[in-house]
Amino acid sequence: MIPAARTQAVIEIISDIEAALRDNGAAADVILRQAFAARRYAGSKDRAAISDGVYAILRSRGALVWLLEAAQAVVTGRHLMIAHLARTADTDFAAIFTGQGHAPLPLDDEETALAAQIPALGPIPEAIALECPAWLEEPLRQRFGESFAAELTALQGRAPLTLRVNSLRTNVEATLKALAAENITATRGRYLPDSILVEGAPRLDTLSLIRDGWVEVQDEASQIGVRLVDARPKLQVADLCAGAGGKTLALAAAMKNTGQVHAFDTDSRRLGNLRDRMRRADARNIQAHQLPMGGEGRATQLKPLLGGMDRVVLDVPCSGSGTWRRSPELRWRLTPERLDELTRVQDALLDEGASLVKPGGHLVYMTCSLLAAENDDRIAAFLSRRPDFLLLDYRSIWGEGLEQKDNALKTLSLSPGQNGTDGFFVAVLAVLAK
Ligand SMILES: C[S@@+](CC[C@H](N)C(=O)[O-])C[C@H]1O[C@@H](n2cnc3c(N)ncnc32)[C@H](O)[C@@H]1O
Repeated sequence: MIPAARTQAVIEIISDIEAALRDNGAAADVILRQAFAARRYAGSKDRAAISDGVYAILRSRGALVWLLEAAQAVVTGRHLMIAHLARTADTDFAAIFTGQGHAPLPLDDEETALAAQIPALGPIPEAIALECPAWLEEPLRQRFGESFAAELTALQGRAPLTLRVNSLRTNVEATLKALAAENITATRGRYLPDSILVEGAPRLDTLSLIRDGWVEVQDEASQIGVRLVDARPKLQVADLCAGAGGKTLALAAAMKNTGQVHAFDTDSRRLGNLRDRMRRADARNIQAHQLPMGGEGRATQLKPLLGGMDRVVLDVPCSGSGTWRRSPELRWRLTPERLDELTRVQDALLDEGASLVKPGGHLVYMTCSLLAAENDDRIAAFLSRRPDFLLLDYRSIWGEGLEQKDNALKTLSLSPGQNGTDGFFVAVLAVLAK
């Protein structure tokens, strides 16, 4: 593809992503995969360039939308591209927008005026320049205080590629050697010496390491969350939101393939992925079951577990605001109504999970959210409903070496700016023995 044809492909994909944002449609990475499937002629360099182009626009979408609105232009894929290119001083629009060889059509008079106007607009308000949706500015300023700008900047960066070494198959030394043999530079994680940080963004899916279940791609924050579950051999563990099993597999390995992980999710497709990954990882202590969203069927399925679990893991559905580096468009999907809906589900899962914990057992709640509404507020509300539960200090499980700014907090909050991980939250609750 000629470079300008890649620009046209980016415009088309961004248009699809904009439509999905309006209609609550597919995620950007899904749309990108579909776009490549429909453009089989695009080679690997074309795909990399198109993907970079799409994410460059998504990472600055807030500022671009602000500029378009200031210029009284409609937000379309093509206008977003024009605004994006107009912010770069030396863009030669006539050389790109030729209409030849699948390049974008030439700019009309209005678009030419728009391109000329964009560099003169501004200054863009701080929060918008930091890609923070207006209604989330206050809660995020509360959360980060003086680090607001630094954290929001970190959330615009690229996320690291982190691996979890599967101790059921191998160990970290052997994995580092195998990666080096593939010319992949990697180091041990910042907090967990048995996690691995990979340099750059090499393709890993073709490596036998992945195919044979030696490693799983998993952010260090999620691995820390699993460590705080303190899942030991022979325990009975319920994982109520197992999804495709990122944490379930880590729990199974921590339990050395003994005891039982009862993994549930409402999404059968994700559970199907979990079953494939279990085979690859040689995890043999997991039972995966689909749960209905609610009702009698759900209660009946969970009944045998009532009051019998040593650990209940709630990796609840959330805004995903801690993962904005990976999915920049997620920030534009969240609405106050959606956040309310999520907190209701989170409360219901906490109450349901609590009923499964046995005396002396732990209920471990986690999110990849940065918002107090999904984190500490949920735990405070739960504790007011359930005085028979006690919030444990995460340090009592972790030990030393994972301090956070607010030392008074017993819950753990991680963030890209401070920890280099995804934004993540963990609360460990113990049921008081009767
Ligand atoms: C944050 S994701 C879980 C990720 C997974 N634990 C992992 O480590 O890969 C949340 C999951 O909750 C599931 N979910 C949503 N509502 C649910 C409910 N009411 N009961 C159980 N699972 C639910 C979703 O299908 C999704 O897979």
